[in-house]
Order: sequence, then structure tokens, then C-alpha cells
Amino acid sequence: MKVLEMVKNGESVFFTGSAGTGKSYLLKQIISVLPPVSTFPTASTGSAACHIGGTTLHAFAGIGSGAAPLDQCLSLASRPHKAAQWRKCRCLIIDEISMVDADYFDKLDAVAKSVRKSKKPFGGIQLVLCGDFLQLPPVAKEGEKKYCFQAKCWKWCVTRSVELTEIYRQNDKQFIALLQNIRIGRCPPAVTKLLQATKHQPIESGGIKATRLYTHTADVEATNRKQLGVLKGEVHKFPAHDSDPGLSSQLDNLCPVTASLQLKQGAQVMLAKNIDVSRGLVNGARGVVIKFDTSNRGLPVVRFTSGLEMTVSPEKFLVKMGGGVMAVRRQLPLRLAWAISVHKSQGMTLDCVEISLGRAFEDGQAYVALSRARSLKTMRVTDFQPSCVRAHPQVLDFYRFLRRMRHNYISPVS
Ligand SMILES: Nc1ncnc2c1ncn2[C@@H]1O[C@H](COP(=O)(O)OP(=O)(O)OP(=O)(O)O)[C@@H](O)[C@H]1O
Repeated sequence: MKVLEMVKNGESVFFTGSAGTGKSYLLKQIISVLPPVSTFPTASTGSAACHIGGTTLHAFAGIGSGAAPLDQCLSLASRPHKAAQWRKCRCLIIDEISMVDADYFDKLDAVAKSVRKSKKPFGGIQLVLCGDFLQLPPVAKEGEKKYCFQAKCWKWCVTRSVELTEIYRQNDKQFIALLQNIRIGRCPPAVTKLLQATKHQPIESGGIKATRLYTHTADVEATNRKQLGVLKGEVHKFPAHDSDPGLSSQLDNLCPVTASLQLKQGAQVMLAKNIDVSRGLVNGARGVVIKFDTSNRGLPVVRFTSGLEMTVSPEKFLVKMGGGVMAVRRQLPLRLAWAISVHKSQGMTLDCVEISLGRAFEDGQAYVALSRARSLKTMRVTDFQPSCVRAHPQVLDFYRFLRRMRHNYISPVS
């Protein structure tokens, strides 16, 4: 049985798979067939949530960070508008589940049971959980991080676990095999050699410079600001139009585009939304601003890696909840692309990427960074050392356990 049918049959499903196996693609299909009024698409991060037209799991749950004692979480979730939402929800979708903390997930289970007055797992809400635990982990509070599958309620809440096995992002077999090694924390000498050989590889063309992937956010902001400053020429400012200015700070958190975008001719940019998949205009597609169209509101004209030149117009970024639109930001679907953080890149496909892993500090971070590239020929790793490749032993155990439970483990699926 395919995942979509399992979901239609009301099962609570966790589906996983390597980077690029189409988890997000499948999730969007699932969302499109479920009744919008009672389906709540959420994700652990704002940009992943916006990508599926939902909100963050934290915004849905209404229990703050979840760090407060359970009693306080229960009273927060019992506020009328939050309780109404919990009661209305029949299917809760959580994307990027790898970044959801186990204790937080257990609290959500307790809150759902209490608000919905039901002893069933998650108060009877169907769960659709999606993600790869070998990618980015939850942010650790004090001490050891606890993955969502380590939550006490996980085994009661998740009735089916499915792995997607076909990789769509890359088609080079050697690169796929390399990534599969990195994913499980292995870095044999042949892998090190292949990655180190990319160090001086020319990947730039048509004025499009490589996007540098950093492990630390501060480096990203500094690099983009500095590089824009270095460009000669006039600054063109593009303010966003928000449906409700009172929600602008929430939109800043949830949308992949900023309230104010500054561009110059020569600015390195990337798309922040799928515009036209058939023409390669997808989230993460790289380009350079070649001019501003004076006959068309001064909008930027971007040349993409494919050679396509296009005037980029504002798009709507919707943040939805329970079928209703909560807020809308109208903004150019562009962001500066000299640099981006590994964290923000999770879920993206990047055309031309330079990766710095010298300061990688997280399990799965090197895998997320490297697996954004389409091929070894379109990436450059500047400072690769095998020590940056890490997979958490408990995650590896969890995946071994899933594989042993063959009856619950279906593969391949689409
Ligand atoms: N069934 C499919 N047929 C054709 N192309 C697909 C299919 N599924 C995914 N793709 C394409 O493969 C690429 C990767 O897909 P997607 O982002 O959904 O993978 P993912 O598993 O969510 O990756 P990640 O774990 O890195 O977020 C995208 O360009 C997507 O359009």
C-alpha cells in the first residue's frame, strides 16, 4: 500500500528517506487530498512550514517552547482559540520531524488528550510525520538531545513507518553512493578523496557565483551584506506588502522572504519558491540580477543557471491554518545568495554551491550540506575533513530497528 492510501485510510504514518527521495513532494500531494478545514500542515521550521502552506508546529500548538511544566502547557492550550483549533484538527501534519524534540512531542500528546477529552494517542488526531532523522537534529536544551522517535508516545502514535528509497535530486550513481556513506556517518578514504578533489573546481558560469553554505548564521548575514555593499551601482529597495501589518514579525519568522529586499545589478540571488518546476524555476534555483526593468515597475531581471532570463514579479506567500489563510506576504520570491546557512538550506536543491564544513558541529550537518547539490560537478568543498561527518548512533539504531520490523517497513514506495 502506498503512503497516500495509508493516509487516506486514516493511518498515522511516519515516512522517511534519504535527502532528495521526494518526501516534501509527496507531502504536498498528501496535503492536496486531505480536507483543508480539518488538516493542519505544520513544520518544525518557518521556511519548511511556508513551503507546504502551513505554519510552525509551535504556532499551531500554542504551548510556547513547551519547556513549562505540563499544567502550564495545558492551560496555555486551553485558551479558547487554541482549544478550538486542537478540537477542529483531524489530521496533524509535521514536516522536518527530525528537528522536533521528544519531550515537546510527549507534551503535545498530553495536551491533545486533555483538550480533546480522549485517551486515544494524540487525542485521536491522525498524524502524518515526515523527515529524515539523519539530517538536522532537534536543538538541544541542556544536555543530551532527544529525538522525536524517543518520545514515550511515539510507538502508540505512529502506526506505520515507511521509507522512500528512490533518489530524485541526484542521478550520478557515484555521488549517490558517496552521500549514502556520509548519511550514515561513514567516510572511507575514497569518499574523502572525491570531496577534497572538488576544492578548486570551477563551478561558476554566466556571472553566477557559487552560493557559500555556512554552518553558522552570523557568517551568512555578514557575507551577504558585505558582498552587496561591494557592488557598484544603485540600491533598489523592494518592501513586502503584508495583509496584516500586526502579523509582520510572525511573517518574518514564517516566510522565506524578507520584509525589505535590497538588490543591485550583479546581486547573486536564489528563488525562494517554486515558480515553474518544468523550467527549473524551483526553490533554491540560482541566478544573478542583470538589470532592472524600468518599463515594468523597476522589477529585477534575473539570469538563471539554465540561461533563462526572466523579470521576477512579486508572489504571494500564504501562511495557512485549518484551511483559512492567516496572513499573506507579497514580495519578490528572491533572497540574496552569496551565502546561506546549512540550517536554512535543509529541504532545498542548490545549483552551484560552495560548502565550508571546517566548523561543522552537528550530527547530520555535513550530510544536509552535501546533499543539496545535484552533482559532484556543481559543488566545491573548501575544507573537507572526515571528522565533520557524523551520524548519531541512536538514530542509526532506530533505522536498523525499522528495517527489522519489515511488516511495518515498506519500500520502495512513491
Ligand atoms: N516522484 C517524483 N518524481 C519526479 N521528481 C520528483 C519526485 N519526487 C521528488 N522529485 C524532485 O526531486 C527533488 C527532491 O525532492 P524533495 O525536495 O521532495 O526531496 P526530499 O526527500 O524532501 O529532500 P530533503 O530531505 O533534502 O528535503 C525535487 O526537485 C523534486 O521536485
